[in-house]
Amino acid sequence: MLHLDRTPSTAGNKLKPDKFHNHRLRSKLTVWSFLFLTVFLVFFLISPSPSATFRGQSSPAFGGPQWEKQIVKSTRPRSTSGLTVLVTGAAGFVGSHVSLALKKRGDGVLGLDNFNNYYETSLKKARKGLLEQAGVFVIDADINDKSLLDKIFNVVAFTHVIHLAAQAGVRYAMQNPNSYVDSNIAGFVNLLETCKSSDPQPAIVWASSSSVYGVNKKVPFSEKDRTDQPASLYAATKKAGEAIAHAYNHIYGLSITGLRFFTVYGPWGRPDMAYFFFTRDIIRGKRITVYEAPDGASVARDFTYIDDIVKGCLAALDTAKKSTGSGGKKKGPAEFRIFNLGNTTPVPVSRLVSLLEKILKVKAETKVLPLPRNGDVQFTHANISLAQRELGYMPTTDLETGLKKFVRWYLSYYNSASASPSRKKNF
Ligand SMILES: O=C(O)[C@H]1O[C@H](OP(=O)(O)OP(=O)(O)OC[C@H]2O[C@@H](n3ccc(=O)[nH]c3=O)[C@H](O)[C@@H]2O)[C@H](O)[C@@H](O)[C@H]1O
Repeated sequence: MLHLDRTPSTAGNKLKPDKFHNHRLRSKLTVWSFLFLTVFLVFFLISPSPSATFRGQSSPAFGGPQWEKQIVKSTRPRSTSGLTVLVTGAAGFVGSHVSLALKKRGDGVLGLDNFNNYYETSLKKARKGLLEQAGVFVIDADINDKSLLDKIFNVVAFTHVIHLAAQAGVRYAMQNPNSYVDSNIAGFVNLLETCKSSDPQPAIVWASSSSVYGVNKKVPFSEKDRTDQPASLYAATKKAGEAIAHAYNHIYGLSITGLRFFTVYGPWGRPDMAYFFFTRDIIRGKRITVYEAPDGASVARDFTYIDDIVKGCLAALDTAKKSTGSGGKKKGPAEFRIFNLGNTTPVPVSRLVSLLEKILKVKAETKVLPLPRNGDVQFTHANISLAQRELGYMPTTDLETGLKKFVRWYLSYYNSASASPSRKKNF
């Protein structure tokens, strides 16, 4: 544009002085207008629109009065004795089951989930559909979004938080280590920060993992056993979560209960887990890899059925004592608990495969490989006497019964047409 300031180069085309002056003025104005427009455009492009203030939200009503109304409605318990619960990871496997169970018995529930694509988001959306049918509002947002959490806690006085949002999966931690730090450590701290500052402070129940026992060889695993030898980054972030939880309990008087889940399976489960993709691959005639310990010993898991885990979660919420602090200040010591929620019957992976063959009536193509050193541990086995005593926790579903229920769901979910009325069936 600066060339406009220059005198024309063609001879005989000279401008009179006043005309020349006007021309210069116009040129300057054009330059300034251009600069102003550029600045305006840059500002407009980088500043978030009000509806996009919180990550993952596209709804224009997000954050508005209508949105708040939905939250209030979803979190209103049926009776005055009901709980008011925030469920993080509500569109996840355990989160969706827990949300539905709470809502069904009359508690007020608000769900939160970031719908990340670690596995098929269509499954998460289908779970969300079920929750909405039951009257549970699920916000599409991340636990790292502090302003969103603060806003929600300003709208609702939660009595409880059940924190189930996490980056799960033991082997994936080698591919994407930072996602474990973001969700399981940074996200957890973010949530605890909001909880500790809120008034009243909610009681918190959250998902730790059997993986914290790491390479522990003493069986069955008791809450008193060592947990300082994690075998994966996933396990290390869950162990870090337990230490962080203790610090927040100690400093701020938050009541916190950690639940160490043992390989949870069942309908609406996680497609990244072995029982789930073994089922898919056996049906498709695709070869599956079964791991074996170096000495030829079997690799085993204490597979725990989802309904048993849900009962454990609800019992943990119901028995949790109140937090003692408020608005970021501790007023006295608060409860800190950790429980194993397992099934107490480890089953070799080879047995898992033969059960699936029997239920599916299809012979599996298998390849046996040594257990890779990418986070897997050889076996897990829960001692649940503490949970039994304190929570009345008593698992009742054996692996064969639970797998039958899973396979029934799997076939109806994946065989149904995309319009999928069958996907709307209850859990
Ligand atoms: O309790 C937990 O804390 C964790 O449970 C779950 O981890 P795991 O118990 O490792 O489940 P999962 O991957 O289903 O492997 C099952 C078995 O199949 C074996 N396995 C696996 C894959 C394969 O290709 N072949 C195989 O033999 C494998 O060696 C293993 O023996 C959750 O994913 C995790 O998020 C966490 O919650």
